[in-house]
Amino acid sequence: MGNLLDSIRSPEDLRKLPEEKLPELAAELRAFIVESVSKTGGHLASSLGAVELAIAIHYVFDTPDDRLVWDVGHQAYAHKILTGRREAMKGLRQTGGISGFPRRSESPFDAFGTGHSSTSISAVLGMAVGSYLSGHRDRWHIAVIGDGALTGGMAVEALNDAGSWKDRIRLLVILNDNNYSISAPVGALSRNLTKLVSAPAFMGARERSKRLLSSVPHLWDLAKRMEKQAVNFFSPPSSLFSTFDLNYFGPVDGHDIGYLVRVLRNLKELRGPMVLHVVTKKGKGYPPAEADPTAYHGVGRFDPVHGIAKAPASGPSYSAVFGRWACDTARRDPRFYAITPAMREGSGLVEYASLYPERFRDVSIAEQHAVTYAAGLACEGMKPVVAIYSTFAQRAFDQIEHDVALQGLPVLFAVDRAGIVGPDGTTHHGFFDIPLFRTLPGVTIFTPSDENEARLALNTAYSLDSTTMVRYPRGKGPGVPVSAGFETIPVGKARTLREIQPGVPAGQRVIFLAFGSMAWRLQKAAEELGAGLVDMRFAKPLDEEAVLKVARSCDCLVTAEEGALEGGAGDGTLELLASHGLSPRVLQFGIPDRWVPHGATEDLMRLCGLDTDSVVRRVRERLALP
Ligand SMILES: Cc1ncc(C[n+]2csc(CCOP(=O)(O)OP(=O)(O)O)c2C)c(N)n1
Ligand SMILES: CC(=O)[C@@H](O)[C@H](O)COP(=O)(O)O
Ligand SMILES: [Mg+2]
Repeated sequence: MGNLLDSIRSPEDLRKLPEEKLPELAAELRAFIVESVSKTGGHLASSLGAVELAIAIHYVFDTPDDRLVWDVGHQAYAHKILTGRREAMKGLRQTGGISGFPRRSESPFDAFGTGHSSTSISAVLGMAVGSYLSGHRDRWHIAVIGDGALTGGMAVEALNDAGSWKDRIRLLVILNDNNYSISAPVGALSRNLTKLVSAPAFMGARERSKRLLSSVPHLWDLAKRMEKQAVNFFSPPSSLFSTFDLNYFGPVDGHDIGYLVRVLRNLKELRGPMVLHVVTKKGKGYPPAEADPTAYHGVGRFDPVHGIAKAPASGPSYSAVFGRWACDTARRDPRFYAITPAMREGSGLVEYASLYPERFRDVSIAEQHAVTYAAGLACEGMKPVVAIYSTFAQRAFDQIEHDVALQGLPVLFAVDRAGIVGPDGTTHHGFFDIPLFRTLPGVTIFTPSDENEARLALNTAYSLDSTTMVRYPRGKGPGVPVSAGFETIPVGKARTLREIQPGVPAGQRVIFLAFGSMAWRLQKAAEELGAGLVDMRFAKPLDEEAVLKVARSCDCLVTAEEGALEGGAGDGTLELLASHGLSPRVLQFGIPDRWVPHGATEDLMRLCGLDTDSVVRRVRERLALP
């Protein structure tokens, strides 16, 4: 496969191809992406939709000197392949392989590292102003941003800033509009973009643009006419963008590569901040992905002939436990209200959303709004639950602090993906929620260990009249049966899972204080060491009585958490001991103070020293045992 693709080692090679060969190259790239992602897993549908865009941008612009930023970066596989990483795609998102997102450290063509949404316009604006100030005034700065990512507040803030730079900068925002976020898109922006590109308006615009291209000799003139045409005929987005003093062009067909190349060439002659609205199909060229873009947004390994298989029935993930609990609780309490910032599927809320559409809100990629919206609901007596990934909750720290916790509002945060997330890697690991949020007075942080503990934690958190967080990791736990009831647990109380085994000699008595998943992950280590094991259940408040008792009854107290060591629950435990004048021999396990890459979760556990062997070895070393 891939005669043309074989000849492309960099965009320099690409630029030597005659234009009429580009559709063939696009077809080869698509086939390669499907084949390659079927072996590694990854963000398939978005990348398939951006193949022509990636080719056209590198064909027309002088990358890497012209700067190109992919928003979120999950659609950039064609870009990776065209910029010398075709071979490396074998290791995409694998342990030791290349990242699933652009990385400055990975390639000079990756002008900016992404992963979290809606950053691209701010980044290219900063670059454009930097280029202007350093005298690189002809350099282009291009952000490719999806219709989903455009709903993020940062993107709108950046648009608002960009317009005032006028002709001093060369900034092109390419709106890659596939009418999808992960789920179907929501909100007024999306509705209006959809209206705009719906036939026959979009087709008419395309035909008119083509006629313009062939009949107008002067490029500037052409661009001006395109702009005028858009402004005249399609007021919704053009008025949005023109309100920000940005020139709007489009909409254009993002899979018509010849047309795309010509439009980009024309725009390249201009200056100033501008928006090109490109219409694409998520999953383009691979029928199963076109038919179900949500299912093919992020995939594991699959058979490209048959498409992704239904996962075999086994125990529920933590997200599924949350989803079940949401349905059960909403049935008995009309005040229950669930909110997701664009992560309905990943958060386990699909069934809930269909059962309780009036008490469900996908607010789009708007974590900050999600939190303050929940605060408002709580003010009116509703019981809002915000389902949010740990890494994305970081975006909304101020809203959680200022709008919810400070006012003591009863909002429950279901903090998913807390800990190692695996193949998404550095940008998506959920390591910082405990250090961030345990600083907030009055907030209760539950760290359930297994699936049933997650249910109990959710029941309990919901029963409290204060701000609560229940953090749990990606994927599945040990697979214990989950209660269907509404039992609660005592707040701030740990539970002992194992006592120190009789016969362990003095000097070797170890007790693990485990937070979250570490309570089941450390079972084996505890057995090997004859150690005691306590499931702490809460990162805040800590069970003071249990901690003090343990400190006085063992020779080495070990804390363990799937979260950052710096400022984490283990540090909290040490602070508590210090406040009582106690300084027992202590060992702490958690995520060390460095960036953890992508890879298989178990590999990353080992890398962070959280696997059984590493834990047992370090405890023995600490006790100076053979
Ligand atoms: C701050 C943040 N919130 C949520 C996400 C999860 N997320 C990744 S891609 C995506 C949808 C993006 O939609 P769009 O920009 O239209 O790109 P498409 O997937 O359609 O290509 C979401 C919600 C994220 N990466 N960052
Ligand atoms: C790109 C992005 O941010 C999401 O698609 C993310 O990869 C989803 O992660 P999960 O697979 O853990 O839901
Ligand atoms: Mg989209």
